[in-house]
Amino acid sequence: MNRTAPFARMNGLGNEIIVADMRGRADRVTPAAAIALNADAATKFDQIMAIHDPRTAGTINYIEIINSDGTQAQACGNGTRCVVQALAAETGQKVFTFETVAGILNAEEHADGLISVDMGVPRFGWRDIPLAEEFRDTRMIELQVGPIDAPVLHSPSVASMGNPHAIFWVDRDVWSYELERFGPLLENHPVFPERANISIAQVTARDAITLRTWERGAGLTRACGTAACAAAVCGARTRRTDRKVTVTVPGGPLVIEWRDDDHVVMTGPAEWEFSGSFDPATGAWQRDTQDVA
Ligand SMILES: N[C@@H](CCC[C@H](N)C(=O)O)C(=O)O
Repeated sequence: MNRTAPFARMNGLGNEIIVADMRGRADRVTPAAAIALNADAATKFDQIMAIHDPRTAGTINYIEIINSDGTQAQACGNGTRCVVQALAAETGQKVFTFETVAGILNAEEHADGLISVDMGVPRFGWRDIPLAEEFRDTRMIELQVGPIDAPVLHSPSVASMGNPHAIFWVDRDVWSYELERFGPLLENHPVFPERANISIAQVTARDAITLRTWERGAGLTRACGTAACAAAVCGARTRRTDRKVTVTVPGGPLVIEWRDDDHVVMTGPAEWEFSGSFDPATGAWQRDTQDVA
């Protein structure tokens, strides 16, 4: 086994992703390697998508998702599009079935380069999200939040897209809220025993939501695909929006459709930036020479 593994630095609407090729290897990307890569300005990232050999028949690869603080995530929409683009460029294949810790993901690269991922079925039960105590109606829960003064930031819709999300509906421009100040407080609120991704969402039309997200384990990001899916399903569930919406995040628009079969399909772009190789144990890395200008 080589000491180093290839990687591609990519982004999905500005969500910074490292796609690590761990196929044919027995080791994993360590939390220490993730933290070291994130500490370097050139490789700073929101998630690592580690592509492993398949574990289950009928899937192409097992994908492990690692946040920039070294913790594991169950789902990552923007990162999945990056994996699809990387593998489509390598193999010419257009349709993919992956396995993640949260289940099976089906994805497809379209002729125009956009990528759709079936993000699975949302869950709304308090144990599924999970919440620390019983809430019968998760379309809106009341939180005891001491240090946050804005009343709208006390009563989110909550959902699981494989990972936990809280969506705070606001009437004003999402940029007028200090997400960087209250995001970490809400991420770690005791009602979320596994922490949560925290988003503020403004509905601007029946088919349009503007969204900003403080990601669990990664902080402020320019895009969060699973948060866009969570906002779409919570918007439809609370009758704020239709079942197909454009969710505009700081990095650009994602189209989210909550289909009649209950699956949520996310469509958007992915972009390659540069390639290199890295040591999955330590995070020491170097850029591929053909990429160097
Ligand atoms: N950027 C992602 C979500 C990544 C996982 C999240 N931080 C978590 O820990 O749940 C996306 O595009 O969905």
